[in-house]
Amino acid sequence: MASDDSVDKREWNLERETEYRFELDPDSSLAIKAGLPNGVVKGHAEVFGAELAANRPYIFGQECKAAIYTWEGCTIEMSGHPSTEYVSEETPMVPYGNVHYSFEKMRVLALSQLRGSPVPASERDKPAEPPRVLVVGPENSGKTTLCKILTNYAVRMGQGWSPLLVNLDPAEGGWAAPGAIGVTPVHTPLPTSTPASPLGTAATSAPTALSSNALLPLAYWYGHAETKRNPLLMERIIRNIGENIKDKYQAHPEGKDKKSPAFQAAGFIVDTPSSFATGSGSNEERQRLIKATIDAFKINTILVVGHEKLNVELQRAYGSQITVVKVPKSGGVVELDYLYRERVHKSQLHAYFYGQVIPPPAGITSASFGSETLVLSPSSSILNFDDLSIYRIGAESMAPSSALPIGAARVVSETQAVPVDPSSPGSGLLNAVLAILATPSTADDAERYDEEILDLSVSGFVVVTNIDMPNRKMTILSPNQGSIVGRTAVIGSYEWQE
Ligand SMILES: Nc1ncnc2c1ncn2[C@@H]1O[C@H](COP(=O)(O)OP(=O)(O)OP(=O)(O)O)[C@@H](O)[C@H]1O
Repeated sequence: MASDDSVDKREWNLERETEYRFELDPDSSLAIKAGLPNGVVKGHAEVFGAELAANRPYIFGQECKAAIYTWEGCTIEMSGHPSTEYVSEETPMVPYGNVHYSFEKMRVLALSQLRGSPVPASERDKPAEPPRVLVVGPENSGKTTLCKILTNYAVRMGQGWSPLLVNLDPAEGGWAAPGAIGVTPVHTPLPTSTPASPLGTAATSAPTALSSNALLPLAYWYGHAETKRNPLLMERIIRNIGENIKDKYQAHPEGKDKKSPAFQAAGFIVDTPSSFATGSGSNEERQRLIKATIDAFKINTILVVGHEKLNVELQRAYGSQITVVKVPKSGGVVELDYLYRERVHKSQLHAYFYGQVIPPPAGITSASFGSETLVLSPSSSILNFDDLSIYRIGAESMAPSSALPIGAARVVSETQAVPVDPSSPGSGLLNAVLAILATPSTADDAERYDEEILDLSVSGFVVVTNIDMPNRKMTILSPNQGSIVGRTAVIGSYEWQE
């Protein structure tokens, strides 16, 4: 990495257990280097649990809001000017670190049991379970950041842990398009550079050298930003993810595809949308979703981020079987408004097809910043209307059942797959994001069932960029050249904007 010494650089000394917080404007970027410019490293720094290698500039862009924390104190050097920056001495990192160490203890005990190694006498009566953690809290409480910190700390322990990170927030846009939820094993610390990839980057059509740190998620398409839009579908997908974790990643104790004990002992961390805590949907729906998640992932620890009432509610409901712990909210968490979230969704979709390039601040001249820069080449192809089977789950705008007039029955159920006809002027297909479903594992028609569409994971996303009614053709933007003729696609409520 080359840099020009004449450019504007600033050096900040961070005391131990403090953090430098920053917020970037839309067109600005920031490079941060931990360690002194003369190459003398002083102290270590981390961004949301991922350690910064000494003397390597890390680039942040696209309205990123983040913090560089140091346990022991360090010097950081910045190029670029955030719109907001300050150092805080009050952070919740010590309690977060304590939570991490208690999970670490659980992992070590679970591993000992899996390997049949001796366990200390004081621990013998306790169930040796890996941490299976549910993180809940209101909007902008720092749930995703906490999940990231805990995942990164686990990965950094050098024990070979690859915890499963589950993203149940459809508005998060983690790994796939916004509207998708899913799970991935995490092998290396998750970087932070833009809000377009809040939970790291999934493997793409990029050359493997560029995506060697990429994640291989199992994604499902919910299709909307808010859980209240179709809570029944959400619940079904949550249960599907829980089921598929067992098949795809977890132990088959006697089977030949048995996963390593360290993999099994790492456990999982489940990030949730704020509607699980304080949603504008009904209280009953909210509780059903929490219950579905606890069942699906066999949750044994709930972390409630900064919400007393929710903590009490969950203690009462689950405290006898599950450890419920209230953890503080960080004062650094930024209130993200609706327009900001819209911009992030747009850049996430754009990054899915075209990759992302963060222009470095003046003076940082290297062409490559590792995972921060990735250029992809999507392909555009023309398909006949009949080449794809397209469905919408439930009616287009689904009022909750509770809002229907008394005695009125739904004509289309919330989880019914309704065919979408591209030749209908009101199809809503133009500019729609479509999830291409994975091919069913069985070709045997006898094993197929009506609601199969709800249970299939996603193999990728495409966008309908043009509809040619007279010729019954549509133009499809897809991330690679692979044919999707004959596949099944599902539309949600996300639209592509250039
Ligand atoms: N200590 C911090 N310093 C600066 N920015 C932070 C800090 N912690 C979190 N943030 C930023 O605050 C924003 C909100 O945090 P986060 O996404 O973790 O909250 P959340 O509770 O998951 O949000 P949501 O309402 O979407 O569920 C993010 O942009 C994140 O990067």
